[in-house]
Formats: sequence, structure tokens, C-alpha cells
Amino acid sequence: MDSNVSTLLVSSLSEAGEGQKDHGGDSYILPSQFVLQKESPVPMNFIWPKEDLVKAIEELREPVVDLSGFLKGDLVATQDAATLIRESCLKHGFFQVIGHGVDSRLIQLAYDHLDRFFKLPVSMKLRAKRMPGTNWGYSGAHADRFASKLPWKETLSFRFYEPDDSHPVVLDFFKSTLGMDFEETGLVYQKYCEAMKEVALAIMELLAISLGIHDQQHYKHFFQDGSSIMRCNYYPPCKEPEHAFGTGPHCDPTSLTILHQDQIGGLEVFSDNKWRTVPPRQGAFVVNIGDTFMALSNGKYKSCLHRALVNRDKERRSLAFFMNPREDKVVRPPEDLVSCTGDTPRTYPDFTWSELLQFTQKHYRADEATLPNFTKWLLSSKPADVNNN
Ligand SMILES: C=C1C[C@]23C[C@H]1CC[C@H]2[C@]1(C)CCC[C@@](C)(C(=O)O)[C@H]1[C@@H]3C(=O)O
Ligand SMILES: O=C(O)CCC(=O)C(=O)O
Ligand SMILES: [Fe+2]
Repeated sequence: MDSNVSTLLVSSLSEAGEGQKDHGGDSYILPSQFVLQKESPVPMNFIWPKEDLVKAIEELREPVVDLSGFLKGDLVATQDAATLIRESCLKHGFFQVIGHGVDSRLIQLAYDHLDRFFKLPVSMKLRAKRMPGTNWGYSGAHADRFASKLPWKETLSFRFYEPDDSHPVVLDFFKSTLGMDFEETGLVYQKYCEAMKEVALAIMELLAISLGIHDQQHYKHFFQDGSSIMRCNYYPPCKEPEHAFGTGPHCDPTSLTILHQDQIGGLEVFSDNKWRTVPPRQGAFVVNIGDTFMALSNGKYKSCLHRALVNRDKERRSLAFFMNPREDKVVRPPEDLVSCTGDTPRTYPDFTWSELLQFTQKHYRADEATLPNFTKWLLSSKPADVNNN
């Protein structure tokens, strides 16, 4: 492995210290809600370096794309939507969508059930505890994975895919981890994920149109049998919000993120060399390009660098749906985006989503440079597999 990358990996993926390790059973010690909510001063392992804490002054002026015309098959509205998406994805990989057709009552229910889960006693939440080596379950500040720069948040993540036998995998997750009392919660999130997948596939079609890809359905087909991740984020109030992050600066390693943030605010995007705030918009979903889609666009569309702040007095919540391809599918841009004459060669080698996911769970803590570091790691660890056309 390249020595620069290995140094980086070691410092980036630090092991959790004593007292934070998962001891299993009743002796499990976790930075509980008590630690996250009440402590002042904030414990050292939640303090981020000064360079990361640069404040955002201005608002991001991202386009708000109305999907309703495209969803009705209106060609002019489709072109207009694709133009807006193209401009924002070339620039920073971030836009918002309205007219998406998702029932506002379903979004409200998703928040009601998020509240229901995070208000449970810690011992109950730990029934759904994230197990080492998996990327689903409940996690408090990721303290079982990292020792420093901890995020001031609790998360509940679960996988969403549609198996051939149409088994409702989200409903099963809730019933099997939290019991039959959580059947309704499971049903709500099963529906929510299905709705998110529909929106994400519609956006995939617009992304293909915006990139001028001959087969407009290319990405839609690629993601149809995908395996996505849904994550409920709960950010408790933090007594020193200026020193901590809810979610530190990062690009999502995933393909496309469709996020709903509540009315508190705190999401910020890096654009034009500055951090910029993204004030919540009623009824809108925020959409961002992730590393895997950046690779699928042959580097044309930017993976969005973003972060989430915490609030001194108020709790904040968000619902993130991360769309991914099936884990074993080869991530490779369509031929339209790669020229044989050499002016637009391949930017990234072939990889599978499973490899990138493992990289972020076992070797490298996702940050703003995950994709370049993953590429270096891939090229140095298995040079024979690389197909760099
Ligand atoms: C595949 C994933 C890894 C993370 C969850 C999903 C998509 C986004 C990633 C993450 C949110 C990026 C910031 C750092 C991270 C550790 C977090 O704060 O939660 C990341 C997630 C993770 O590794 O669990
Ligand atoms: O909560 C937010 O606004 C952003 C969260 C985020 O970026 C993530 O979960 O990847
Ligand atoms: Fe993110």
C-alpha cells in the first residue's frame, strides 16, 4: 500500500479507546443520551480540530427542482429540470426537489416514529445495537468504532432492498430487533423506503438525461435491484455547538442521498470554496451526489462535501436514504461518458459497492477524501483486477 494512504488510514480509522468498547450484554458502556445531552464541557473526544470548525456565513443558492412536470411526462419541464440538475451537479453535487409526490403525512409519520425510537431508554435502543462488521442498527456517537472527533448524534440505520419474494425487509428488521411493538414503526419505514426508492429512480432518469446519456434508463436499470441504506439521525442539543459536529465534513460514499431535514437547520454544503448553510424548505427533499455516482459519471458530477451542525438548545432530526447499487455490481460509467480517443479517459477504476462499503466500515472513516483514497487503496491492493480503459 502507498505509504501516504496507509498513514492516512491509520490516523483516520482510530480504534475506540478503553471504556468505549462494546463489552456485550448488560455491561455495555455507551456514551448515552445523558452524556450527549447534559454534559458541559463537552468531552474531548467530541471536540473537532479548529480547521474543520470554520463557520458558514452565506446561504447556498442551490436550485429547487420541481419534479411534477417530469413525473407527468412533460418534455419541456423535463428538459428544464435536467438543466438545473446538470448545473448544480457540475458545481457542487447538491440540489433540492419539490413536486416529488411523497405524501407529507408519510414524512410526518417517519418523524413520529423516529421520536418514538430515540426517546426509548438506552437499554431498549440497544436491542437494535449495530453489530461490529455490519452497517445497520443503533449507534450512539459511533463510539464503538471511533475514539476521536465523535459525532454528536445517535443513529438508527437499516438496509432496504426488494427481494424476489417481495419480503418486506424493513418491517422484518423492526420486528426481529425490537419486537412486535415496533410493527407499526416497521410498516412506516418500509413504506417510506419504497417512496424514497421511487423518487431516487426518477432522479436517476433525470441524471442520465442531464448527462446526455443515450439510454435514458441506464442508471434507473442499474439501481433497480439495488441495496440501499436508510438512516434516522437524532442530534441532541449540545452545550458547545461551536466545537462539535452532528456529522463531520464528508462526502457520502453512496450513490445518491435523499434527505429530509426537520425545521431546525444545521445542514451545510461546501461550494465556491466556502461552507454555506442550507436552510430547511417545507416539503422539499435535499438531494446530493455521492462518491459512487461520481464514479458512475466518470468524475463529471461532484460528490457533495457537506456536514451537519448541532444546536445549543434544540434537538435536530433528519431522515437520510442512501441509494446504492446491488453490492456485487461493477461500478463503471456508461460508454457515452468515456471516449476512446483519449480526451475523456476513465477517471476511476472498476469497483463494486461492496468494496467501497467495506473500505468505509473496516479501513477508512468516510470524510471529504474517501473516493481518492479508496482508489489508491484499490489500485495498490489488487492491481491485477483494475480495468483502467
Ligand atoms: C455507507 C455509509 C457510511 C456512512 C453511512 C453511510 C453513508 C454515509 C456515511 C457517513 C454518514 C459519512 C460521515 C461519517 C460517518 C461515519 C457518520 O458520521 O455516520 C459515515 C457513515 C458510517 O460509516 O457509518
Ligand atoms: O443530518 C443531516 O443534515 C446530514 C446527515 C448526513 O450528511 C449523513 O447522514 O450522511
Ligand atoms: Fe452525508
